[in-house]
Amino acid sequence: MGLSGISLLTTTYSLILQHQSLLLCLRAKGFGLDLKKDMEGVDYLSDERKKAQFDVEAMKIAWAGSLEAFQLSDRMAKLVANDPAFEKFTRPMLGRKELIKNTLRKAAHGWKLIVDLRLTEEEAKWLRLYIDEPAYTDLHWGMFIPAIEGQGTEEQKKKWLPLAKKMQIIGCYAQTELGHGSNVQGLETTATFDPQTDEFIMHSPTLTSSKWWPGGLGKASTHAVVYARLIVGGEFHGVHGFIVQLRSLDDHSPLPGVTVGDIGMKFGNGAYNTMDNGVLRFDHVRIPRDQMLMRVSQVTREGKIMQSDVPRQLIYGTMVYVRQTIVADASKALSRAVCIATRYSAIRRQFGSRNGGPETQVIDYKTQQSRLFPLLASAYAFRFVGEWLKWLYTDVKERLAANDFSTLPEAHACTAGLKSLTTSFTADGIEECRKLCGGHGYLVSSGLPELFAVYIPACTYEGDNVVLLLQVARFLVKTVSELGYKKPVGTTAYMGRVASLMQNNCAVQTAEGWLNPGAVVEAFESRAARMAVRCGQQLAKYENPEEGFAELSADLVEASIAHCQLIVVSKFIEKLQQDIPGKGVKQTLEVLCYVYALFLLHKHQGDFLATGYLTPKQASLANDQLRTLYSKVRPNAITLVDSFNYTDHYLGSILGRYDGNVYPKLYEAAWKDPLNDSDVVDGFYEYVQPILKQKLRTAKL
Ligand SMILES: CCCCCCCCCC/C=C\CCCCCCCC(=O)SCCNC(=O)CCNC(=O)[C@H](O)C(C)(C)COP(=O)(O)OP(=O)(O)OC[C@H]1O[C@@H](n2cnc3c(N)ncnc32)[C@H](O)[C@@H]1OP(=O)(O)O
Ligand SMILES: Cc1cc2nc3c(=O)[nH]c(=O)nc-3n(C[C@H](O)[C@H](O)[C@H](O)COP(=O)(O)OP(=O)(O)OC[C@H]3O[C@@H](n4cnc5c(N)ncnc54)[C@H](O)[C@@H]3O)c2cc1C
Repeated sequence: MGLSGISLLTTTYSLILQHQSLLLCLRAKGFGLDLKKDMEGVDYLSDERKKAQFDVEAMKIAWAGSLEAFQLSDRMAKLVANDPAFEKFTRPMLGRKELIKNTLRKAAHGWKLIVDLRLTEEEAKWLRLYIDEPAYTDLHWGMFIPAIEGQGTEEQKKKWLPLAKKMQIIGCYAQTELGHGSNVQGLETTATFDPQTDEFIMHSPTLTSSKWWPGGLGKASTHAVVYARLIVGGEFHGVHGFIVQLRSLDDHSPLPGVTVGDIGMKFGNGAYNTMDNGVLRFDHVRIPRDQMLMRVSQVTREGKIMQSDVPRQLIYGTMVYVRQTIVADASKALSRAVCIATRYSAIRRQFGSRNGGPETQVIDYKTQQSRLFPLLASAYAFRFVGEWLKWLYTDVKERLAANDFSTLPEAHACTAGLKSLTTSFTADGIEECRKLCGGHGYLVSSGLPELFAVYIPACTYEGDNVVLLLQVARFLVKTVSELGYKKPVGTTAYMGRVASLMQNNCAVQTAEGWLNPGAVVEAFESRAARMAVRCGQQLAKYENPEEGFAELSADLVEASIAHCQLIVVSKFIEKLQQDIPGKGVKQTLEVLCYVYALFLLHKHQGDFLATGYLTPKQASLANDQLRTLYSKVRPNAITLVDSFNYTDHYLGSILGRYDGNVYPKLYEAAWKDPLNDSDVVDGFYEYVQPILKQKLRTAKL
């Protein structure tokens, strides 16, 4: 290495010393230099932690939901973090075969722990979350079992659930096909009843009818709940779910008539490639009649279709359940990215040094705060709306069990809308966190690229986000059209006050005036109601409602977003009306709640102004208040992310380390890259040296 290289290194290290004064002796492998090494065990963020204005341990409980939930999650997080079998740092460098084998190994080790330690289903769920590697088990526990629970008869549940819960069979959820995903009624796979043999014949009549995407199908599953067109007596009777065995329980080979495999590599290194998303075709595969999930409709031995009194939509019930869990997962993924970006923003310094003093922590730049703190506030907002949605789902489930189906449409609209809203925001938020970390955010060791790659399909799976918002729009349009004779309830109750929401305008006169939950909720209600009513008025101009709906669909999507944002804001405010123990906890959450609401108001001020609810002056006052709120968040930022209680293992990020010891660890990690195993790169003699040694024929070059 030349002198200029050495002086560059020396300059870099003096900068490091400037930032983290406790570095002692770092050995720069490959450069023959003895540099300073960092002191392990030092908390570089301790000054930040001293600034907290609230009780962090109490905030951890508020985030977890209860002391018991906190203890359970903490126990599982540590169990995984302390077990070397769950190491994951090499994941992005593994080839596909190694990756899948590694995932199978981790899943097997996880299952062994679940059995040996007799973990409850709740503990097992947290264990899988902290193992932090998408695997066939997600679909087995998350969709296959719920599909049987929701759509199976008592007899079917008795037969299949014990096998599935002991993992004596492995299942997946095979709905999507090569040609159709969103349009479930357009699926082409057929299940034709054969009265001669009392069987269904599962068949894939076209290429586009091949099942395509189901997770766990490619290599792991022995069974699937397959969605197919029910054909009895030559007639089509809608799409239904069927339990179909795909592979031998002895040697795992595909059963006769079954063609099954993996669909290939997906976005990113490591990331979702640990999952075996699969392709499946049937060539007249026969299954017994009692393997059709028959809670909604039954096919009798004689080939008669019997409808039970549960609505047909219950066939979509598994999707309602999973969408609800996806909202809860959004807060986890966003909080994880925010934790990394916040800790790193407190460590990173740029500019502002005077007389050789320390430079400014980038977290102190207002621009950084205005990008980061709304994400932090959103993580909390999604956590609380997720908690509420879980309650809503549990309530619907209990009602369904008692044959009360009245709240199913609202549950569908809420789960679809909030799934869409939270996943789109989280996907964008993770990418924003990467940018907030500057260049280092682009390194795999920041944890952000893999988190992003794993997370973004959430905008597509379990319902494309636009398609789902259009479902919310249908629900809103219906609610508006029924206003004259039907009192709206639940999350649309505000529509019952539509006359005043259309007439009254915002009364806020000062920036402080925005620190009022009533003013905030009314602003979001008025905007949502006005946008929905406006869409209703526009739709009324069309003779054909479906044509009008299609024409106005972009506006309808915006009205749905306004409605869903209102739900998140009001559920955050409702949460703050509860008793939340701990010094300063409630006050800090109040600040976050206002940040969330006023950030949305600022971002979507076009809606608030165009609907005539706000004046430009009032919108500007909201923005003034937002700036003040950022200053209130600043001293609590690090402890607010500590309150997520994430282990360094789960975060999987050098930039987000709890101790903030970023630079030495980044440096160390670089030397662990296989490329640095040798000084001279493999391929040098074949491809580089001949160029260096070439005798140029054209003198001009
Ligand atoms: C660094 C490393 C990090 C590692 C992190 C690891 C963490 C792991 C993360 C990931 C791990 C696990 C998660 C992975 C899970 C992935 C699972 C993905 C699974 C899937 O994708 S399964 C396939 C899902 N498919 C869909 O969602 C299809 C979307 N389409 C539909 O839902 C519907 O078909 C439709 C769009 C609603 C159809 O519309 P259409 O109008 O055609 O509908 P119908 O005529 O059939 O019915 C209309 C009628 O029904 C009502 N309705 C519709 N859906 C529902 C419902 N779900 N529930 C109740 N009611 C419903 C609708 O309102 C109409 O009612 P109405 O007639 O108006 O009264
Ligand atoms: C990682 C991953 C895992 C998955 N796991 C599973 C699984 O386990 N099991 C399973 O069955 N499936 C699974 N899927 C499939 C997934 O559910 C579908 O991809 C999803 O429902 C979207 O359907 P699609 O692919 O048909 O999109 P399309 O509907 O083809 O969407 C393409 C575009 O068209 C637009 N569009 C479609 N319809 C309309 C409309 N009516 N109005 C306006 N715009 C429209 C969409 O907004 C989108 O922009 C998975 C997918 C992924 C990516």
